[in-house]
Amino acid sequence: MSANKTEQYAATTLDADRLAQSIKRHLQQSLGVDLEEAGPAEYWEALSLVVRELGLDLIRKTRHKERDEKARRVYYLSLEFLVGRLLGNNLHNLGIYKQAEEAMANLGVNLTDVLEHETDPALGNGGLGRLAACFMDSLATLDLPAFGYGINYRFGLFKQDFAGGKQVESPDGWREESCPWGIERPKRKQLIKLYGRVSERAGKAVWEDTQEILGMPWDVPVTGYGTDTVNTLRLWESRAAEGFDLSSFDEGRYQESRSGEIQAENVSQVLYPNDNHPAGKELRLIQQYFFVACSIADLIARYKRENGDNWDDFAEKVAIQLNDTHPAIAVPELMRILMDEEDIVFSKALSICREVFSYTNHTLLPEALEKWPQNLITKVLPRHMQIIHMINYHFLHTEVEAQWPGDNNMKRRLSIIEEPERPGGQQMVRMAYLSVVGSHKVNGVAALHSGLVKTTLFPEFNEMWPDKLVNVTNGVTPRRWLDYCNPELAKLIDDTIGNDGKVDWRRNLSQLDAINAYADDPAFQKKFAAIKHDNKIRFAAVVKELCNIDISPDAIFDVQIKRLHEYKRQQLNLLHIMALYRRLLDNPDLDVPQRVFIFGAKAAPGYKVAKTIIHAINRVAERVNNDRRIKDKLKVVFLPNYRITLAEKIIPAADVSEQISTAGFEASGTGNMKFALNGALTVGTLDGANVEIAEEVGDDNIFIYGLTVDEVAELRHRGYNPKDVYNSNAELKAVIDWLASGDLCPEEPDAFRPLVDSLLGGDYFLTLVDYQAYSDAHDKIVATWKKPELWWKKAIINTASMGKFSSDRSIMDYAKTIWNMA
Ligand SMILES: [N-]=[N+]=N[C@]1([C@H](N)O)O[C@H](CO)[C@@H](O)[C@H](O)[C@H]1O
Repeated sequence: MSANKTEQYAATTLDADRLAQSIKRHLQQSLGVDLEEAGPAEYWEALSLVVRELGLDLIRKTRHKERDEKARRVYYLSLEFLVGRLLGNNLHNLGIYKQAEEAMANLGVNLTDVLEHETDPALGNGGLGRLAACFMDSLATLDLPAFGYGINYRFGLFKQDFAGGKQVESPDGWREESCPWGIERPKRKQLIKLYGRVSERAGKAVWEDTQEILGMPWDVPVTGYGTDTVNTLRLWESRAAEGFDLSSFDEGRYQESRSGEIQAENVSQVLYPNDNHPAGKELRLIQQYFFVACSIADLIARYKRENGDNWDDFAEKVAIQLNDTHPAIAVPELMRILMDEEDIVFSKALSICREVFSYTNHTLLPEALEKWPQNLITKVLPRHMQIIHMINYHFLHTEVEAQWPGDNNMKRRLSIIEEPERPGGQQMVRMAYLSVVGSHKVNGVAALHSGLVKTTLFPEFNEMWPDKLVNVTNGVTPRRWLDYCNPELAKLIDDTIGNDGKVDWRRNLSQLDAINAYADDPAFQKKFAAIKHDNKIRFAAVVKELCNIDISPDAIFDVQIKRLHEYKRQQLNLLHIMALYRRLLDNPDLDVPQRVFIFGAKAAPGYKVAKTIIHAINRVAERVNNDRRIKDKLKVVFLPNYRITLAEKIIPAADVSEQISTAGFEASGTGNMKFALNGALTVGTLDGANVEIAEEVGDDNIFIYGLTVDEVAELRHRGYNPKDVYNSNAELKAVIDWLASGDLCPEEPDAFRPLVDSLLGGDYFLTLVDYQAYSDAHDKIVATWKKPELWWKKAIINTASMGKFSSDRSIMDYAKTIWNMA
């Protein structure tokens, strides 16, 4: 259904007048609002309903086409989809943004104000969740038949505010008021079972005495760019299977009458706020099983509707991607259905699973790899625990035995069931191992990371199945992360390389390469710089509004926006800022350009050191921003409640992109790609996708510093005492002593002790040993900034070289190497 933009269904059926009519119709008939009393909120909802209508029309067309073609589909199972605001993006993708702008103007309303009214559906923590959203955009844009399956959390990722510089969390009731995007699909509701016990009857396992929960699907249209394909994001909401318990209500046991409902509703109530860190809670396991069971039942029902009851073609028609181990329970769930409900023997069932499933690993952090106590799985999912044992037995005594005959140590090491270290300890189920054993492909998310997955995380699996572990480097959608968030730059690119369908960089990002020819062109540099400056002026207004801090658009905007985690090393950025401030106090006339350091980061509520780092950054900001002696040469801004919508405002305004993680810890990063695409220069380590970004832009156009992965391993091997660095670097010692002194927080002198102790007590993330190289890299940045023609040449080359990092390329790699769909 790919069509060049002019022919798109929406654009051909909805001009500005008809759009205005539809908006008015929804205001009056769907929202019951008079035009006179309608405000931005109502106009947002009305226009969203118009676009949803369109989306649902196109979903039907898309599905009918797929059904008629008996299409093979990919199902993307993810506990997180960080979709961001939807209205603007959908108007863009459907090719009716201009028409909507005009329609709103005819109704006396400014579209930009209306779009500002949408709350972010914060249904994710960070990179993993946003990647899923970028992938859904690319799947539709590439006309690939696909469903996304997730949870319709009532409360998304917590809202962040600062009190006394400390993070304060509050619930994010993103759909409390209204949620025009999702449409409830009762016809497709699912009933899933929990707890109970397994008995055997006639040689068959029977899972009985279970509790039941109802899964209500909400469908969100996923538009593609420049095409009429609209895929579905199906988000499950939990409800009580048994309705309201009238009898106990009549007997006045009001609370009890709703207990079943409250319990069931809890399942999809809230997103667990941990990034790179599992929440070992029973409710989290139930969340994982709930959405998996609903999704597997739903896709099997679709398969049967379209292909009848034979399982022979199932693996032909269905590919299921596990976004990390969060949906890994899908492997025993499909095995259960195949064996217990479809009477398929174990070996056949396992081979069907392996053909269908593939798993993406997003982190090497040992503490992030999910392990569930065997007892807990046995309690919540008794039949699944039996099946996990069956899979493990087959794997160890057939496949591992074949590879390493008689090697019980190897069986112990590779067992999906981890034996307790000490007697009386718990047996744990390694969800990563279950995912690898149950899948035909396993991929990492950047070349360096995928290499480390093979050599450090799953070396034996790699030896057993040399073709199973592959790489698919992450990507980002250029629609939201350039075309939509940086329209001036998008226009400059159109004016420079064209946008006539033959040239269509929004759908073929490698065409940006043509911009390289203008890297040294003074006129183009001037336009490119002017756009960056405009974006900085716009963003400075946001900073003023949100933080009441005045920042100059002529300063270097140096940005670090990502979750707060010690391996991402916001603490290194902070130590350097404290040193810069002291240099300026020593010499206010230091010949350095104005610099604004901008942070955005949420810390998991239970992550103490991370919260300490946030507090420290805010205290330093307060001190620096109010110190007249340094003549505004330095400003520090910590934006509260960092989320997708803020990223869309910050990234086009950034000059420097901080990607400074300890080498070997950031699996990929995706913010790094967005910044470079928008003409920011990266300061970073050779970690994750930074390595591939450096390959694409060239070593002259990026500021790489610090230990490499091998040097980190070598240092650990040799032994590292952070005090040696502390005692040998006066500037660094001074700022750490300052942190420890309590001067920045007199009412709580030991407030930063946890941070100081982690730095001097072990410094596991090597912040001190990389400090000097990082500081030197920043000196190079300043030197480059002082030569604008050099700076803009590098910036333009960065934008021009980001073709590889389109999520379209990532999805085509998945389709070719994993899903057999291209
Ligand atoms: N979980 N997890 N992993 C991450 C991110 N934190 O969400 O996945 C992202 C998406 O693959 C990666 O870019 C990032 O490096 C990695 O840490």
